Amino acid sequence: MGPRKLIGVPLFGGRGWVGWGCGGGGLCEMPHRPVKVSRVLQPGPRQTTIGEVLEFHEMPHHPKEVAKAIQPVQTDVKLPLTPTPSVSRSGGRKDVNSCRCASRPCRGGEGNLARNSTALASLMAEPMRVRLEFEDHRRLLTKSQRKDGLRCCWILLGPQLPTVADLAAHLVRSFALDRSCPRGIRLYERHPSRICLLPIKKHYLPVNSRTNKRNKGEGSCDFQQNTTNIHAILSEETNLKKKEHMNKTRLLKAYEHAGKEEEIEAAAVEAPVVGNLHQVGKNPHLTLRALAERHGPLMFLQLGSIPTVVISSAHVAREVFRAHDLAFAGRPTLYAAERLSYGLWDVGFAPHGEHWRQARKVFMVELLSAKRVRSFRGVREREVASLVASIRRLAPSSSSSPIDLSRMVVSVTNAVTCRAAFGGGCETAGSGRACWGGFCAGDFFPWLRWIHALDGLRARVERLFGELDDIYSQVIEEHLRGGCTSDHGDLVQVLLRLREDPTQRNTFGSMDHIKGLLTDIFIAGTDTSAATIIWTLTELLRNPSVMARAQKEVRDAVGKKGAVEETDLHDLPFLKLVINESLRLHPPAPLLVPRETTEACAVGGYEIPARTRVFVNAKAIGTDPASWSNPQEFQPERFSSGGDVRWGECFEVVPFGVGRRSCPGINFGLAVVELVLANLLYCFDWEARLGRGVGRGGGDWIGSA
Ligand code: HEM
Repeated sequence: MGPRKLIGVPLFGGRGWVGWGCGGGGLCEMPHRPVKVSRVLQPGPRQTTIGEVLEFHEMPHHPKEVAKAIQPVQTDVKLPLTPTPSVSRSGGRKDVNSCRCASRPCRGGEGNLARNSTALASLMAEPMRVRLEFEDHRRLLTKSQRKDGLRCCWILLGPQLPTVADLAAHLVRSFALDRSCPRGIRLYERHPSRICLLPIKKHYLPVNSRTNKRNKGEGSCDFQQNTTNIHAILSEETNLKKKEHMNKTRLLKAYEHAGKEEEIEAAAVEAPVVGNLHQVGKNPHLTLRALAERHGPLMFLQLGSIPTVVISSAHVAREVFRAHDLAFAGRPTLYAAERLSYGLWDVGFAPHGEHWRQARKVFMVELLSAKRVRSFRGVREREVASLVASIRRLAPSSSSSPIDLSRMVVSVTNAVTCRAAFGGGCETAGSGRACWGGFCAGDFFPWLRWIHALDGLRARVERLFGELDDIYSQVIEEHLRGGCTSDHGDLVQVLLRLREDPTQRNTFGSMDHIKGLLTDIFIAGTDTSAATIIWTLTELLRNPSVMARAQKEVRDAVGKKGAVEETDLHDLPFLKLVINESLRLHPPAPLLVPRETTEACAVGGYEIPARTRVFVNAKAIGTDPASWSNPQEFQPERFSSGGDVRWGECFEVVPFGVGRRSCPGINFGLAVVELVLANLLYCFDWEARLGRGVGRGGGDWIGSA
């Protein structure tokens, strides 16, 4: 039989998904206070960090106090620095062994300067910034410095300060600390941290003559060096305030000064009431990525009435989810999600707590564990075979009329998930998905939810809810009647069994609890896998050489068997790289599923209050030039060196999310994706239809078998 032509229309026309209930916005006034975090960064257009942190501490007298002082920075705190020369008033050095400075008795008394024998020079091939925090400044700073409100500042390190001891000496001179700490100060090294900061130019300030004169008078500050001092900070503050006043921009604050909020970064204009919501546009993940390129990978936004944080780089994600996974494990209550999950009785949108824990455990054990996923092999192979058969049927060799491949792929992922979870197939209300994705006014103005009665959203959500409820009722009824066709016991059977268990009453006690969980199957498990398949095919069409290599691999491995079976997938390492690369470039949920902080925590020097909404921009992280070379290029080989990607733990590519709320369905989803793609590549040849772009703007596909 000659090659048969078939045409499919990419599902998303080249545009990524908006994600579940995601939204965006512009920058707004930052509602957070800086906290005690100090760090060293390399400057540069993208603010890469070197993970080195220095903290400027006063040194208490008593050993117990020392322990207390270092406790908050525990883990790998290395008490710094070996005995060192101290700094005399004039800046000269003499050796001492122990630091006693900066606490009360050291004022005019004992003190020393700790010295790090490790040269900073290697870290300072380029200038770096250090954030200094003046703790207990009553004892450390002079009266006038306190009055001026010095608490923290930035300092620029350069080759003129090759060691930590030199830095400490420099600080003593710059801030006239030799009066209060005649024997110097000690600097503490803190555990590595990755914190995003704004470009260095914002902090690199010329010293004005007034400042210069005043400090020269004190005979202690070296203004010829690239350092920022308190007076420079003050002048920056004044300049920025003027700037803010003039252009009416909202500014992010970078440091605290005398208890007032300071600003360092001009951002988008915020409108009354809506904040910056109107600036988000149709593709929030792209808008937010563009904003992050300008304003840094940790942004604070006001989206309607919701304070929001957006994380857009791997190093910020790492800091957030390594140190504060629990605090970021909440989910906001979104309008459509609340209704469709029967009042948040699901896993995906449930607030973090006991119900979520129990329900997720059942999901994992009964449906999504590696063993269970393997047991559904037959289901997958049957459904994929039927997909291939229907493509062949719909696209006879002579025909060039388009077929809706996207719909067929959604249908196959849906069928696999339903058979595994319910023991039978069922058609979902695909049209209703529009209510779930995207964002709606009620999610950003909770007091405005009534408006969805007028704009039609409530009706759409209710219609979808009704359709899903009918399916669930039918499935549950069948199971109660004992008419379930599943050979291995499905999720619904397990949930019904748990319903009878008095100890599980709170989690699975009512039908609504069970139906809420089933919603996750439709919402989380179907479209995501389908999107991955469609995007991968789209990228293969855009990159014919990659397509050729992937096809050769699969055809060589499978030979003349006629179809790819799951056992063949082990021999397709390149296909796996292709899928990884596709997930990097096109995460199906580009802003993941929104999170909400459950408690206040500090990230990157800022305090993030409880109940702040959090978006992790997976699209921005996956295309961040700081993590990826040629990030927009489709290069599957880039994944070949690091072994298998540990999804959920790798911060450079996060299509399945990160931390404790990351996707539990990775094995399940990827098993379908791999099998479908392998078969589509094995059974058909694909090429872009002439004259039509592929992906962007919606190109057609032509395949031949
Ligand atoms: C390629 C396929 C898939 C992708 C790309 C994907 C992606 C995601 C993402 C981004 C999240 C949010 C993670 C976060 O907030 O950090 C998520 C959560 C979730 N996914 Fe998936 N998913 C896929 C397949 C599946 C499948 C097949 C199932 C189940 C049948 C599933 C069930 C869930 C559930 C229940 C959650 C909520 C987890 C929680 O909040 O604790 N996913 N998924």
